[in-house]
Amino acid sequence: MTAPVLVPFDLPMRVRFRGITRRRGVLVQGPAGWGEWSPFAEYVTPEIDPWWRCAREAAVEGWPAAVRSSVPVNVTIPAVSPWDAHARAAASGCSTAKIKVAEPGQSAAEDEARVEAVRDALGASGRVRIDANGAWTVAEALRRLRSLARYGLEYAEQPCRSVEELRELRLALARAGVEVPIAADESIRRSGDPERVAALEAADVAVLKVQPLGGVRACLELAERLGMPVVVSSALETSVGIAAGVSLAAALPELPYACGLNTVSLLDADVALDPLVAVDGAIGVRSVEVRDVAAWDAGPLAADEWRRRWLTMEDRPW
Ligand SMILES: O=C(O)CCC(=O)c1ccccc1C(=O)O
Ligand SMILES: [Mg+2]
Repeated sequence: MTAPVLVPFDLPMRVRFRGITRRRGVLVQGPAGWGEWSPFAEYVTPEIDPWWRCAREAAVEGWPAAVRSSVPVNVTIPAVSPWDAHARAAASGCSTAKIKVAEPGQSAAEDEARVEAVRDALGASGRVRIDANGAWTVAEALRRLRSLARYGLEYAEQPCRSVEELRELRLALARAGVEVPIAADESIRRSGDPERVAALEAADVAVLKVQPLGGVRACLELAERLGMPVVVSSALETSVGIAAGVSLAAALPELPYACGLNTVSLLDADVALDPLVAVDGAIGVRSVEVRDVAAWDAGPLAADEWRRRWLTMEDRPW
């Protein structure tokens, strides 16, 4: 096969998320359709390599068989004001919300107010989870979760940075009688050894992201080896990248939690004619039709940059 054509996109975000205000990446077209390669700007090889394998899988191989036709998802609440958080949760149509906490420069009181607002919007039957992106020490996490537990947390995602800390926190929470399950995200996708989370019993739930973990099939195999409940989540992709996550969520034998795939609405524009966003709290398992390339192509300079980045990988299967 001839070398892949990388078509760059550069889309504004509606709201700042993990420090990002624009989402950049490339789409690549193959015999099975479009794939997305959008490793974050600060990532370098070999960390960007599995992201490429995921794009290639979408474009060249397509998806494995689905066992469900729709995937329940959470609304993702950025580190916004309590009023904004309330409005987003109430308008989402989702009964599960994931709230960003521990944002640099924000206080524990601001986190609490945001969690309280979302709990109020979803009511007692709603599910509320938080994501601290590894920001807390074990002692700090114990303190924060003890306090936040009053709002009823489905789980806390990556409260501390390392696998060892997650393990220590889980034991400390149990000793203290604080019933907040722990989910591992960065400890799965960035530690280089996702199975250590299971081996050390460092988490109750594994968050799987298809791009950093090398694609849908790689994630299905990883889920089996982990032997723990899985939540499929996005890396803030366009509808093309989200379709890969939806395919994983659709193919997993069990899907006990809502997935974090409802993030296209955080973008101000998309590459799809009919964006892959939730309706009534779920995303349908369907193909995505890409708009006319001229409507989103970021141009030849961006294409050159992505080409150079692509060439930094030693192994770039196609
Ligand atoms: O899980 C979600 O609801 C949305 C996805 C999300 O939070 C995310 C998106 C891009 C990069 C990192 C993360 C994260 O989970 O930390
Ligand atoms: Mg996370």
